[in-house]
This record gives sequence, C-alpha cells and structure tokens, in this order.
Amino acid sequence: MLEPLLSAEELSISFPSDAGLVSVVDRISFSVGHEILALVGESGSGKSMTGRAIMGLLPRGAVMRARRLVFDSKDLTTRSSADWNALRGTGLGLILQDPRYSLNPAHRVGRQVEEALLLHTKLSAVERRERALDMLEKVGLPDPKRIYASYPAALSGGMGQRVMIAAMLINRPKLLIADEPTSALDRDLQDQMLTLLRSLTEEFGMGLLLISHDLQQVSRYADRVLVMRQGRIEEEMTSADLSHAGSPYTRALWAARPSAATYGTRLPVYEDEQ
Ligand SMILES: Nc1ncnc2c1ncn2[C@@H]1O[C@H](COP(=O)(O)OP(=O)(O)OP(=O)(O)O)[C@@H](O)[C@H]1O
Repeated sequence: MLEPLLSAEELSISFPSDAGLVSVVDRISFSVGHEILALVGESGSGKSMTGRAIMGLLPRGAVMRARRLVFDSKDLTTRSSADWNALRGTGLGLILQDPRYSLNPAHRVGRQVEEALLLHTKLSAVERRERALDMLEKVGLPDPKRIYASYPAALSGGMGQRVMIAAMLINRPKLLIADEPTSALDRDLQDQMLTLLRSLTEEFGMGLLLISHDLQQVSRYADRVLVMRQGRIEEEMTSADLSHAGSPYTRALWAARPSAATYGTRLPVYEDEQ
C-alpha cells in the first residue's frame, strides 16, 4: 500500500478567549492517500479549520498542536512561513468556495493561472504560457487563448471556478484541499465541477480533501468520509456506507442532505435527544 500523503495525529486547534484557550478541533487523527477524502459535519464542527491548518492558513491567534502532522514526508509542525509559502506553491493547493474572492479582478486570467510557475519554477514566459493554456484546456474551458487574455469579470461563476482549479493544479500539487468548492454554483455546475475534480485527482495521482456539507454529493464523489462533530471525529467510513451510517448524528446529517428547496443552505446543528 502507498504511504499516505498526509498523516495527522492528535491535531488540535484552539483560540484564545477571556476564559482561556477554547478548543475548536480536538485531537483528531486521520490520513489522506491518493484518494478523495471528504470532511463533513454540521456548521462549526471544525472542517474548515482542519483544512486551513494543513495549508498553514489558520486565522491570526489560532493555536495548532499535533503529535504528528506529516505531508509528503515533511513535518508540518515546525514550518516557518517561508516554508509554508514554498509548500503551498508546489505540494499543496487550496480551492475555496467562490472564485470571485480568490481571483484578482485587476489581473488577466493567464497571469493568475501562471503565478505559481512564476514564483516556484524557472520556466520562461513562453513555457509558462504554454503550460497555462494546456491547463485551461484540461479543466474544460473552451477557447483557452481567449480565456487566458480575459479578466475575471468576463467569466461566469463556473468558468471562474475552473480557472481557480487550473491555477491550483498548474504546479501539480500532491494534495488539494477544496473547501466547499461548489457551493456558490448551481446544481448542474456542481456536478460538472466535482466530476472534473474527480477525474483530475485520478489523472494526476493526487489526494483531495473535500470539505462539504452536502452528504449526498459526497457519497457520489468521495472514496472515504470523516464525519466531524464539535471538533472531533464522530465516524469514519467509506462513502458507500454513508446512507446506512451507525451514528445517529451521521444519520441526521444524511437525512438533512440538501433537497432542491434547501440547496445552498448550511446544515443544522444536531441536538442529542435528552
Ligand atoms: N478567528 C476565529 N476566532 C475564534 N473562533 C473561530 C475563528 N474562526 C473560526 N472559529 C470557530 O471555530 C469553530 C470551527 O469553525 P470552522 O470554520 O472550522 O467550522 P466548519 O465546520 O467549517 O463550519 P461551516 O460548515 O459553517 O463552514 C467554530 O466554532 C468557529 O466559530
């Protein structure tokens, strides 16, 4: 069996408050291989903070501790910010919910897709352009040359998200973290985007940590699922087992999966029956 790409042991994240440190992720352990691992759970359960900890992008003030946090044989617990920057440009990529906040409206698409190559490789301008055009084509954008020369405002939401995926994949990261990557899109586009992410994950032999509140979607696209609740891992299973999960919490999340009427809303917080 291949070594996992990422392995976390007893990862904890807390924030300072008047009452001392408040834990939002509490000693969770998991690993991600060359696969799609979904992180699901109610709002506030710690999914995003877990993804951000792996990227070295926790909010100011957050305190991260881990017995072990290793990505691609590198210890992430002792990284300086320069090390993180290098890693983010080469080994790790992050896709966020809404391309409108991730793409810079003042720069043409091509420049943004090439940015990681400019920062982390010695490729010439011509080579960078070629790689960017290739990648724009790979993510299914028609007429890559036109898109390359466009500004983000000229793109639809779905096209913007494809551009973001191209920008994140241009340096062939080993692990991609996608935090609610499709929740700003309509349902057809969500399916198209996840189908694309799934096929690129396989083609590039990457790992994908997919953070999502949509269990139905996860059951279709992920290999394995970690269910988070109040900063802990409630359950871990294959996505095929989601529909008949053991824990009442997971069953409640499954039952609350978005319908056409509730699409785009957040999951309710689950209360234990007293
Ligand atoms: N800057 C911060 N300071 C203090 N607490 C924070 C900060 N950012 C997040 N938190 C808290 O950390 C907890 C976990 O947040 P996180 O964003 O990881 O949840 P989530 O599971 O991704 O939820 P959602 O599905 O709503 O995005 C929440 O209780 C949140 O209030």
